[in-house]
Amino acid sequence: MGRLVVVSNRLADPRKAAAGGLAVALGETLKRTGGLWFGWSGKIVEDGTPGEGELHVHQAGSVTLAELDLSKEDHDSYYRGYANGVLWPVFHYRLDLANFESGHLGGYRRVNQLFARKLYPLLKPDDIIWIHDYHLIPLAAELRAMGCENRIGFFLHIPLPPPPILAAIPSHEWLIRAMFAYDLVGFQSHLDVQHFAHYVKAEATAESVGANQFRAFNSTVQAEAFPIGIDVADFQRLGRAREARETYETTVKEYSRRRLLIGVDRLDYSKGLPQRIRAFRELLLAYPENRHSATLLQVASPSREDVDAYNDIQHELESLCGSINGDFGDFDWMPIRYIHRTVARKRLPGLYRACAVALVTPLRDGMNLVAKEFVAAQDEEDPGVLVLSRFAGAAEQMPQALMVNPYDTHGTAQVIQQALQMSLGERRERHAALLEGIRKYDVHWWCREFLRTLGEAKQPPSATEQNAA
Ligand SMILES: O=P(O)(O)OC[C@H]1O[C@H](O[C@H]2O[C@H](CO)[C@@H](O)[C@H](O)[C@H]2O)[C@H](O)[C@@H](O)[C@@H]1O
Ligand SMILES: O=c1ccn([C@@H]2O[C@H](COP(=O)(O)OP(=O)(O)O)[C@@H](O)[C@H]2O)c(=O)[nH]1
Repeated sequence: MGRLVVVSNRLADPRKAAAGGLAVALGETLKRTGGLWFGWSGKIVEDGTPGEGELHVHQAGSVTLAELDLSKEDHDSYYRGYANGVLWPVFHYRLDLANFESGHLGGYRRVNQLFARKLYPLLKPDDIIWIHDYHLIPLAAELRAMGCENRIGFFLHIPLPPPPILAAIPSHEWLIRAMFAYDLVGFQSHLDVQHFAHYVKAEATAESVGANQFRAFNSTVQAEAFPIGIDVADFQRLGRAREARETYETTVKEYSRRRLLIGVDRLDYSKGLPQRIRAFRELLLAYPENRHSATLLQVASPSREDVDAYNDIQHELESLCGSINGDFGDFDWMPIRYIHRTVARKRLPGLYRACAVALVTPLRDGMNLVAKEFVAAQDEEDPGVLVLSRFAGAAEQMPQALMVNPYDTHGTAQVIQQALQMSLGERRERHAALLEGIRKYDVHWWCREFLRTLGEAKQPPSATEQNAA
């Protein structure tokens, strides 16, 4: 197999810990295979020229990092405006939060063209290119237009909504047409693949030309589900290290008289945080035996703070937590510990292990790696219980979790109560099945399966085929 070239908006030095599922998963993949990781450097040049950016190439162990600076204007329209102001809300089924009027599509296209221009000269003929996520959907089409004939795969880390929602995006035909420049398009769940199939048949009059293969715009693309996993062994190793053990011990000591529940999320409206907090309040109302005992530790890691909807959710959450602590809290017990910052990854296994229940209750989520990390961190002899939203991609793979509909406040409170009361035997049984699943379908399986399928996918379209399209 040729060299692996990974392209994503967010990249991180794979030798260091990163927050955010994509950076964590790709760092772990590339550390193993070596190769080139190309993406945004994280630097915004205040007075930079739109469509231009300096590229910094350096070695990080076995991985070459190629990091591109972006001008403020480009970053504003590509990342904040279009990727996170239009695509993120719509792909998470939130048309109400999408800002279609913003006119940021031009910046999105410009940055994708810039990525293609800077990446193309670094490519070798037998490189396998793997492009990630909604920021970079048109990148393969831009590379093909420059003559790139390498195999190119794309993986969408977020959900793909049903066709009527997708079709609300003014440029939806252009976006989906761009997906036909890939040889393989990967999704987190079978539901997402179904949505893709329905969309391309209805809106692009694509023909099915094989199992999960679609032909339109003079090109053929294969679409499959590759649910992303975690590196279970590595996460468990992290759990045995000093920082995690210290975190576990101090948490258990500090809360020795409490039953701990935990939530760890980026502060994002897709994560269902206000709904979760309301369900916790309902638990205290409907099952008063939990007062003075149940404590929810909610980590809300700051995210995309320059996008309006993210400020709104922060204020809503702060006011909800404050009112519950005010209404129910006492001198010796506060129901919610709200932590508005990123907790270092090395401390998370200890925190997860100290908790009886994890609340992973997004309104919509591509996968949710926290659900898998919580399971990996548990003591197999006395494991905690995972409460999981049916709307997380992880739900397809983790049926032994206690499933909830996060919109149903009372129903969620009932399930949390069930989790708090579950017998040791049932906890062990559910946990063992969950652990087996996340071990089998770990991040290495995800990477292997995607790259194997990409290697076997149809040959890339020739320049003539592309020009004819
Ligand atoms: O890069 P940011 O804007 O700071 O956001 C962090 C990442 O959030 C999203 O993560 C998704 O990927 C996870 C791994 O596949 C998945 O478990 C989760 O459900 C998704 O939300 C986003 O898709 C990434 O591009 C961001 O880097
Ligand atoms: O304070 C925090 C919050 C999150 N994370 C990590 O960020 C990732 C979040 O990934 P997930 O798939 O759950 O959601 P995303 O943020 O990518 O939407 C997980 O690996 C978490 O352990 C972290 O290290 N510290």
